[in-house]
Amino acid sequence: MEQTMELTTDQFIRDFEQTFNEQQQTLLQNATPTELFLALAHTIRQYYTPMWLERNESLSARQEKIAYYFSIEFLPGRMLETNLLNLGILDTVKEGFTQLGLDFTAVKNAEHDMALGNGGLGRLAAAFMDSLATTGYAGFGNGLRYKYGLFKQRIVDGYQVELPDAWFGSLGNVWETRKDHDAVNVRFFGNVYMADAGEGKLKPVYSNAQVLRAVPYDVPQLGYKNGVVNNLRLWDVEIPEEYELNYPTIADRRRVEDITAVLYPDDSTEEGKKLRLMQEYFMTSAGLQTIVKSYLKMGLPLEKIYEKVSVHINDTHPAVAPAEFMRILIDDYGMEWDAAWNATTKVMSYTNHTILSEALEKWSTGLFSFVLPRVFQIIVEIDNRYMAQMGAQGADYARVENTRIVRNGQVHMAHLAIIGGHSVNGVAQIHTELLKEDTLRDFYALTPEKFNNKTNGIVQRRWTQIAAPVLSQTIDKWIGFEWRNDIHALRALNDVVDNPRAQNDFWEVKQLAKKRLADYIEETTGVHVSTDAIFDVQVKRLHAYKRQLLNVMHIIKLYWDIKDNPEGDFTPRVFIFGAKAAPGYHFAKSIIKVINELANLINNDPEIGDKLKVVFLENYRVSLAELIIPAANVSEQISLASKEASGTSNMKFMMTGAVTMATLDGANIEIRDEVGEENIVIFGMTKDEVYHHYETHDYNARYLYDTDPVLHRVINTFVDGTIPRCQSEGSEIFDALVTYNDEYFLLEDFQSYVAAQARVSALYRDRERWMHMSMMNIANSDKFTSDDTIRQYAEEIWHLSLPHAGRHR
Ligand SMILES: CCc1ccc([C@H](C)CC(=O)N[C@@H]2O[C@H](CO)[C@@H](O)[C@H](O)[C@H]2O)cc1
Repeated sequence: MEQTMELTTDQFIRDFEQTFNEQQQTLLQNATPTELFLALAHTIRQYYTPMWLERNESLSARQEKIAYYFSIEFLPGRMLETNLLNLGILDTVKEGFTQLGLDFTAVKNAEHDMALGNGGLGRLAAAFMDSLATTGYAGFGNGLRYKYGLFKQRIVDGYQVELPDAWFGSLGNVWETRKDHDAVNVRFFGNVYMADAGEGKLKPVYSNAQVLRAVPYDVPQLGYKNGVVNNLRLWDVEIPEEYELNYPTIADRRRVEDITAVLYPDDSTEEGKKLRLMQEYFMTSAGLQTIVKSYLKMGLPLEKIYEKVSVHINDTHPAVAPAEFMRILIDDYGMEWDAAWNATTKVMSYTNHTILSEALEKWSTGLFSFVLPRVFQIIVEIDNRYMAQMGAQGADYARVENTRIVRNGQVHMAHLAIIGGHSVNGVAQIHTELLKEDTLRDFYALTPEKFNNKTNGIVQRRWTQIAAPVLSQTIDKWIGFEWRNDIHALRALNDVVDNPRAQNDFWEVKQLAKKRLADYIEETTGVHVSTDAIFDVQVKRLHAYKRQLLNVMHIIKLYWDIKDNPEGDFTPRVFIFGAKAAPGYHFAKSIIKVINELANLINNDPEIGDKLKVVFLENYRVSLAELIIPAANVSEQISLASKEASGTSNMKFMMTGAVTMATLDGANIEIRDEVGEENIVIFGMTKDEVYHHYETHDYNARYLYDTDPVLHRVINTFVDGTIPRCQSEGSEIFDALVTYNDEYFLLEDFQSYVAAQARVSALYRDRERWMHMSMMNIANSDKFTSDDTIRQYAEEIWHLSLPHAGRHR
């Protein structure tokens, strides 16, 4: 049942003015957008707080099973408009601001992105929070309250420069509520030995451990027009009063605060740093302790906790959870090992988000046992019992050896998450198949029943109703409003994809979005781009496997084509990049430098003119994605087949009418399945062709470089001085591609990519054909709603009961 707030514009204005006056002793007209944002946020808090209280009441009254989504990253971006939309008062508030003569857009832009994540994994976690509340399931988030989110990127002289993301500095988090009563202690370091606890039981005795206080801050997750409010709990660290003598100096206190100070900015390579391990354990232990405490308030037996609690491990970062849960059940509540293990494996489940080996965390046993002595003891016990049990079952010894948790002086966190849980899922069909066939094949052979696929999704409300309001109104015009409540109603658009008036409407919508982006580009980079050109967009983290460099090689090819034949008939293109590189990822930062220097070369070359423009937009983040994605004609999803687990920007581009340039990788394959071969542009090797090279070791980049003159010229452009001011970066790239044999097979996919891009130019010149493709992508994007993805998690992994208040069925 739809449950939106009954709020008139007048009532809103009264509430807002009252809150504003309480907060700001100044006139509305003199207020800054930030001051107006603060007052608006606090007015909204007053609206959802009663719902939040009622929600927690009803969940505990009904003893509802709750799923806890443990993630070291949550990337919600801005929350103002989502909160207003989900309360069903966005238009009312916009109208109120108009009547007050206030600029709503300026206030919306005053909100700092909540950027407590690196990329796909963190954004997916935030999406799942929205979808859990919107589908009405009892699903809560558990993470860290970083003072500094993902660094702010500035491009200085073409180079990436990282600046602290002082998101707290300006306003703190207006949406959070400190929950002192749920604070718990978390222990690190020290020594532990097992002492006699009577009746043949042993208990751990700790000496000179460091005890810290974990204090939770809850951020509400509002459901879409259903009155549901779930929790996102973010943990912060403080010094427990009773231990303050151990931290006499400011420096001592700073060292403690460092635990939650900053998000580690790597999104594919484990740092292996002590502080990172402490972050992972801190959020996990605090989360599990409070989960057990609130469960025990139900007065139910701890052995049966799995009937009321699910804990989901989002990649390896919270994978210490099964061992920590065992420590709590055994050490803190005296449970027997087998009963505790039975509960643990039924409570825990794990998602893998990458097959890149460097991303699967493996902690040295030395560091792990130093930071977490008791938990390490328990992991060794889990490992020994696993070996014994598998041996007893007569399992293949080599497989068991390959899957054990502690191997060659390392603790394999993925192994702990798999052995310690009942479910392992990949995030797209091809990715899950690769986990079964390759990355986790020994686990699949031993416990096939644990493996399942859950293809990622996106929050359609954010990427249409909020990021693309004009597109949304045009969809309303052609198929009515139902799609806003049930995205599957969007498929009705299939009936008008060849309707000339409809095509024209959607063409105009895209042109408007392109104009909005072109203004931002001119404002922030000084580059003027024509909206008559194809907006060809690649926005995602900078990583070699995502092959931004292949995109650059095609641009260089086009550059030479124009230089060779300036009068030639070219379909004008604007190439738009947005990408942050992990600060320690030198090669990625070199690619950013080369993109910027190539942009300078091309954008200032009168011979090239408007035929070609290249733009690198700095500080790519969620709120910038909301501006860029609806303005794209072409979505670049060109990773080497098998490397991109799923991708989620690909789904956002599809839903807002871009045509995808894709390899058969990740969810691109499922996008092709939904939209049809003829409405997407596929190129490049398949996963099997890639793996064939791995098996045969027959890939020879230098041969391709020597035998393909076009490729030869393009690659030489990196080192022959054509692109000024990046000699060293150019030769680093040359070496990666030729000398070190091109790890991600760009050279073999080059000609296929060039041919595919030529197809795009031809298709774009046939407006009817192009708009058919564009509208087919919108009409058939409904599969990729995270509402459906989260329903699958809830029903097939967490076994949550069907929601009472949920409306979206
Ligand atoms: C230890 C450092 C580290 C940090 C983050 C990660 C993440 C798993 C990287 C990530 O964000 N993976 C992306 O997850 C998305 C959501 O499932 C997928 O859509 C992307 O394909 C995948 O690259 C790995 C390693």
